[in-house]
Amino acid sequence: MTIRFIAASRLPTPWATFTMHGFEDEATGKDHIALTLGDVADGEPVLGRVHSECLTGDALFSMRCDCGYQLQEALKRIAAEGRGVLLYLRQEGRGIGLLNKIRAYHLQDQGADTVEANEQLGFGADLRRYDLCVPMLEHLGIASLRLMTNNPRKVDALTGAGVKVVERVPLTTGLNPHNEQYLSTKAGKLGHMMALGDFTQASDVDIERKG
Ligand SMILES: Nc1nc2c(ncn2[C@@H]2O[C@H](COP(=O)(O)OP(=O)(O)OP(=O)(O)O)[C@@H](O)[C@H]2O)c(=O)[nH]1
Ligand SMILES: [Zn+2]
Repeated sequence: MTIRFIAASRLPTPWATFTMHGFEDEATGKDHIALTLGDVADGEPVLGRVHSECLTGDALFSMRCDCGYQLQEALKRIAAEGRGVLLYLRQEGRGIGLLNKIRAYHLQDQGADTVEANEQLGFGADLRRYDLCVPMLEHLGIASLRLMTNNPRKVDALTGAGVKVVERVPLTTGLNPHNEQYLSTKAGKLGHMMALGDFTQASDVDIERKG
């Protein structure tokens, strides 16, 4: 695996002006992004989010999942602290790709849950990798993370790859009638550390995404 830094620029958002760092994954041809705010290379733990691509949730306002809400909430929290990092990894659909995710959604429309749908298509439940985070964080000079996630496997995978995670920060937001079943399956079958009662309702966090 070779991750190569390509270029950095300003990225103004409604919450803060981040610095956007672009990386190329030479083995897969995928490009990945890091957004940083403040001095993240001072050796102190950095508030961070490792976010896997979800085109439907992140860009198309899908309410089937919680991805878009988590992305927005993570950026807001980083902005509120004035310091942090978001790694945006191009591993769509837990690694099966966008078109297979649409196939999986079709099966879910027929009654399968998110894990069963992957399995019916011949994929494991979660094919993502996190080892590429190591060179990205090294490039940014980030020594350790306070990681915003509900996914213990992500914490384990990052730790196993050599990333120091000093704290897990829950990120339970975006519950709505369209993703309630999906979130229950994530908690029940994928081990996510969350209960539906922990969640902020989608309508509370973003009035433009109504349930
Ligand atoms: N295959 C598949 N992928 C999905 C589905 N819904 C969301 N995704 C993908 O799942 C990934 C996000 O994973 P999640 O399990 O929601 O969250 P996580 O990143 O593991 O955990 P958190 O850090 O707590 O958000 C993104 O790549 C989405 O595209 C689905 O029904 N099927
Ligand atoms: Zn999603």
